[in-house]
Formats: sequence, structure tokens, C-alpha cells
Amino acid sequence: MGRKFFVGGNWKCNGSTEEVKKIVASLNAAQVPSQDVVEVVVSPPYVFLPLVKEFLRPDFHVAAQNCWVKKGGAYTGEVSAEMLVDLSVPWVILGHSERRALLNESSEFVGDKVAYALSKGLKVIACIGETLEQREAGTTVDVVAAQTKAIAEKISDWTNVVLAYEPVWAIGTGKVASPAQAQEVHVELRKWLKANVSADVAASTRIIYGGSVNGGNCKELASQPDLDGFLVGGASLKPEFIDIIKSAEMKKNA
Ligand SMILES: O=C[C@H](O)COP(=O)(O)O
Repeated sequence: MGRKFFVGGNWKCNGSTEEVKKIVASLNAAQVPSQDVVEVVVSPPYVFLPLVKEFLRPDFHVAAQNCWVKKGGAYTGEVSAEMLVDLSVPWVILGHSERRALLNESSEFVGDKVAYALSKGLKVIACIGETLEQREAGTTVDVVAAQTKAIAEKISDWTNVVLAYEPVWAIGTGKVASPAQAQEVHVELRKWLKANVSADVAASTRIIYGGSVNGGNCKELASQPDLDGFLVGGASLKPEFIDIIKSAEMKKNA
């Protein structure tokens, strides 16, 4: 079976009740390809998850932006995987580079989080990606392979994992990776999965791209054979997110 195109909208730490209602209304009114062609997941801050879940169209789904590494308890400020399951939140983003960099989340910690979230029945968008310094030093593939290894060591079933390749230098900078740069890393990740996990996991795992994706660059990126969708930040708060969802049509015609 082919890899269904996936478009995630990571709203990060943005929004108010009024803004969230407006975004949801615009998503609900949009004409987009069917669920057979594209899986759409939006990720508001925790506090807006119930509101978004209540009003969002049924063919779109929600994700949390993080969850705790183990069962809840005395961990002030954290939200557990069990709580997300309780709220029927199906997806969670883990290992985003902003958390790795600003909150010192190590690859090992991210691997533990991915394993725990999966064990509780959540589906995971697991983020990896190199910094500009690492790219310029020629270590991109080593870096993303090591980040992927830290996850692979902790899980055996990849069915509910989407791997999001997000070069740190492209996030929120307007400097998008070229389609060739993105394709190259996605191919290397698939090779790594084939060599270190299995051919089946390499062929079936969706690898999506994130970093300054917008309505203008999405089609060319989407036409890359190993790019299975997007994790969109800034543009997911704007009407152009609909155009990004529609870029799934590039695959249908491929
Ligand atoms: O999770 C999304 C990424 O951080 C991309 O953000 P961006 O589209 O604003 O560059």
C-alpha cells in the first residue's frame, strides 16, 4: 500500500480563543482532497485542544505538541500521554527541534517519549533535523541517522510513526530546503531504515518535510518521490495552509 500524503499544522505557542475559532472555521469551509488522498492533522496548544476537537471537521484530526515521557504524577506543568488518550487526541508531536534546543531534550529522551506515547496508543509525529552548523560541517546524514536510531532503539512497531525531517536552519527562517536537498535526506533516511530496521518499515513509513513550507513552494516539494507530506508551522495559521493540503494532488497524479 502507498504512503498516504500527510499534512500537519503545528500552531506552536500561538492563538487565542477567537483566533482559533477563525482558523477552524476557515479549515471547515475549505474544499480539499478526500481523506483517501491526504491525512490532515492540526496541532493547537494544549489548552485549545478540546475547543478544536469540538468544532473541527471530522475528516481532520488533532495532535498535541508534546507529552510527558512516562505516566503522570508529580511533574508540574507536564501533560501525560494518558491524558491525551482520555481526551481522544489521536496524535502527538515529539522531539520538535524547538524543544530539543530550548528545553534540552536529548535524542534518548525523545526516543523514550516516542516509545511511551506509542505504548499508550497515540500516533506520533517524531521530529528530527540538523542545525546549520551541522549541515555546513557535512554531518547532516549522521545527525538525522543518530536521532532516528535513538527512536528505533526504543520501538519495534513503526506503523503509528510519521518521521518529520525538519532542518533547523529552515524553521521559521523563510529559508526552505530545496526540493533536491529535502529529497536527498529523505532518501538517506529511508536507506537507514532499510539497513537498520527493515525494508518494510523503510517502504511504508511516511517521511514528511518541515521548514518554511508555504503555499508557493509546497507543490514542487510535494512532487519529490520520497517526500510524503509536510509539518507546517507559520503557514498553518494562514489561509495558504489549504493550498498546502491541496498539494497532495501532486502525488495523486505522480
Ligand atoms: O513544526 C513545524 C516546523 O517547525 C516548521 O515551522 P515553519 O513552517 O514556521 O518554518
